Amino acid sequence: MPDIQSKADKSPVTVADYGSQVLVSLVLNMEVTSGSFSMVAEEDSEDLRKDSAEEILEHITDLVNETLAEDGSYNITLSKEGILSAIDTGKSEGGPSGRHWVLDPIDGTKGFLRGGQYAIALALLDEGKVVLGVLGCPNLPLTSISNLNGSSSGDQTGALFSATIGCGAEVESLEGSPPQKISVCTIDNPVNASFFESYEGAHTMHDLTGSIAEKLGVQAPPVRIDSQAKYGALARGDGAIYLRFPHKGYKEKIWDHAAGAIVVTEAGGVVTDASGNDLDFSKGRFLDVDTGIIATNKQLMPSLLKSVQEAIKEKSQAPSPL
Ligand SMILES: Nc1ncnc2c1ncn2[C@@H]1O[C@H](COP(=O)(O)OS(=O)(=O)O)[C@@H](OP(=O)(O)O)[C@H]1O
Ligand SMILES: [Mg+2]
Ligand SMILES: [Mg+2]
Ligand SMILES: [Mg+2]
Repeated sequence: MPDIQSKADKSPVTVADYGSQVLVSLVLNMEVTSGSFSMVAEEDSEDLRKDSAEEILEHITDLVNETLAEDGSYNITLSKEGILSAIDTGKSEGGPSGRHWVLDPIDGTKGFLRGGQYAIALALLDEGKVVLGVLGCPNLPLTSISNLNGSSSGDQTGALFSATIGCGAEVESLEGSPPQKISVCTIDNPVNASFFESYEGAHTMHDLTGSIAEKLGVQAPPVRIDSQAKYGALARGDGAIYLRFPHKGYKEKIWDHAAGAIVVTEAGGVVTDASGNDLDFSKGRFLDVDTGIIATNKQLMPSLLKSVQEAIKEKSQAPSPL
């Protein structure tokens, strides 16, 4: 079954990524009736329109229609062409004016395939600013990441984070438990801090983040998990710092950060690039960041920025390996 495919950039895409993009865009399109509808989403239909993709397209169509029928809220059935055009509602370029939904239908596809962390990440941009964010994390413990490997903890699995600009951030279960307000930790001494980073070494420079942590005096080993679940876990104080330093030449996409960033800032945290600049979501599908992305609480940010800049300078001065 060709349920997993490889995209032009060699990253994986699955029937679940496409199916999620169809369902979220379909429902948003039906529910958001005021104004014109614009969505910036990760996936597009190009590969699915090839003859070789007939089987996977059929499978996505069946899965989406089964899901719609099981849920029962909408009395619709999609054809294959309907599936392709629903995926392509995510083709907007975004930008500084108007409203744009931003969707990563499965963030952390590699984590999803490994049975690790992944997130369905949705945000709303209004005049270039993120005003709303939702992060669904089906494999994340509801209360704390410290319960990740403990089936005896009694913690439920699945957490839904949400944030609205100026109104704070919340978490609830995927079944809809009463939302609880969340806030970032209050740690002000890096010795007591732990940090999150990508699971995949190909997605972030683990050597650089190790040297940043050492300069800061962080004692705990890195907590490596996939996807924007890192932002959710940081926002409720499971850890104090998130470091993300992609390898040279990688361009960050807005759907990998928009929802997570507002969940963290509304929980009282700060998200910037390695120079301390706020992330600018108004530039289209990509983020124009200097070197990397860091997130922490307000107390730790000044010393974190200092360590980041020192570590980057040292790395740039080190002789390159032969
Ligand atoms: N080379 C490279 N460098 C940096 N980032 C990359 C790279 N390739 C992919 N991506 C993007 O990383 C997204 C998931 O990364 P995460 O750090 O959240 O998770 S992971 O632990 O690395 O899997 C992942 O999101 P999804 O494609 O939605 O899974 C990608 O957008
Ligand atoms: Mg992807
Ligand atoms: Mg992603
Ligand atoms: Mg994705």
